[in-house]
Amino acid sequence: MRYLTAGESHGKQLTTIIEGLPSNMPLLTEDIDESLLRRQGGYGRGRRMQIEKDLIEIVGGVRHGYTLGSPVSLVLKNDDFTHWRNIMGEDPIDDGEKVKRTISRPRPGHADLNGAIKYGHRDMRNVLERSSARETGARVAAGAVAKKLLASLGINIIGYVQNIGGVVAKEQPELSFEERRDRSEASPVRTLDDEAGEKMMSQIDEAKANGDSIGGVVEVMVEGMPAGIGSYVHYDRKLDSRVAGGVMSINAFKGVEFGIGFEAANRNGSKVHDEIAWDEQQGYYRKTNNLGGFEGGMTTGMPIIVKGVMKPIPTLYKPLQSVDIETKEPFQASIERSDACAVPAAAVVMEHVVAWEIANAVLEQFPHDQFSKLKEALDQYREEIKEF
Ligand SMILES: Cc1cc2nc3c(=O)[nH]c(=O)nc-3n(C[C@H](O)[C@H](O)[C@H](O)COP(=O)(O)O)c2cc1C
Ligand SMILES: C=C(O[C@@H]1CC(C(=O)O)=C[C@@H](OP(=O)(O)O)[C@H]1O)C(=O)O
Repeated sequence: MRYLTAGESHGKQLTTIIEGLPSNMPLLTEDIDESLLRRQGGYGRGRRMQIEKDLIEIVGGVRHGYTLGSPVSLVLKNDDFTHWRNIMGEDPIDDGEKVKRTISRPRPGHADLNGAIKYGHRDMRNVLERSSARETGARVAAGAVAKKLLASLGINIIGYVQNIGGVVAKEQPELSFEERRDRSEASPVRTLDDEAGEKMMSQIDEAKANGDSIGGVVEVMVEGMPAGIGSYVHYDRKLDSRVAGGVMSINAFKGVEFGIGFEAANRNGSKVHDEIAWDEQQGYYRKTNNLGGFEGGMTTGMPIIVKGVMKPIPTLYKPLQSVDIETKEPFQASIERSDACAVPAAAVVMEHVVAWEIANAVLEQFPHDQFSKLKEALDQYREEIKEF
């Protein structure tokens, strides 16, 4: 299964095309809209999110609420486009106007300067329109389809916030999947720890008041994955590396950890590796889950626990120093609007990006032209590995 996204942040729309889905899988716009709505929310977002009302239109690959097996095509309109028609080149503009609107001042922390150098753009709007995290709307749409597929197979995924600006949520390993989902949904910063949540909001307010921005850490949990999904036989088939690659591709994400992650460097092996046990009811299982559900590029059957770190938003109300590419003169970057913190929104993005990689690995491993055959094959595999 693969997908492509297209579209600019202030253009008419974003488009997502998914190819390789099974036929006869139930899929409704509501399944995707719920995810899009969650991505738009979260404490700390800027004014753009008050303009957009993200709703998906399914324009191909689905009839009467079921996939056909042909590519699924999804459209997400940008409501803000009406204010940007002129700038986006939709309406004719005279030359003088065009020069005035050209962006020649790169913003530190964005793709502006490197993208302009690479593609030879003197107007950096040609870079920022596509490098904007508006594109994560299209990725969440693809991930929502993956999540729907996985949920129908008994595999569930949730993302929540572990840290904002150094305020760390208490680890609560005893919480079930449902509790994690309900708590994160109820929290304005999508954290499981209400006390830390209050402090996170104050951190965001403080950063905003200072014209600054703030980052954090997101955790995603996947439950219901059987052991042995992914592969050790070749580097590009290792599922943990594919998940890590997906997370790193999200705008502003700078690192990934599985389970105890970097903490493994500080412990002896006896305090890291997860001992193996077996019982009749669940088959093989681990007494601990320090490695976050992966060994040898394959799932262990324990929940997958993956963290991603998001840097602070680069566009700052307190200006940063840069250089105008036309005059080579220094200037101080100024802005009209930006998020002060998008970590709660990014938790939803990461959840969907991980869902995509997991769904793709499941489809790779089992016959999947038809949804019912996929389900049958996975159920049979689950039974077989208990007795292995
Ligand atoms: C959900 C989300 C919202 C974002 N909102 C903003 C924003 O409002 N302003 C901004 O400067 N960067 C924002 N970013 C981050 C930039 O898109 C990102 O830092 C930039 O494209 C450069 O990419 P890099 O940080 O991965 O190198 C956001 C990121 C995400 C995931
Ligand atoms: C539009 C979204 O996020 C945008 C991501 C973004 C950036 O630079 O990445 C900058 C802001 O856009 P604008 O410049 O239009 O205010 C955010 O609002 C979205 O998440 O849907």
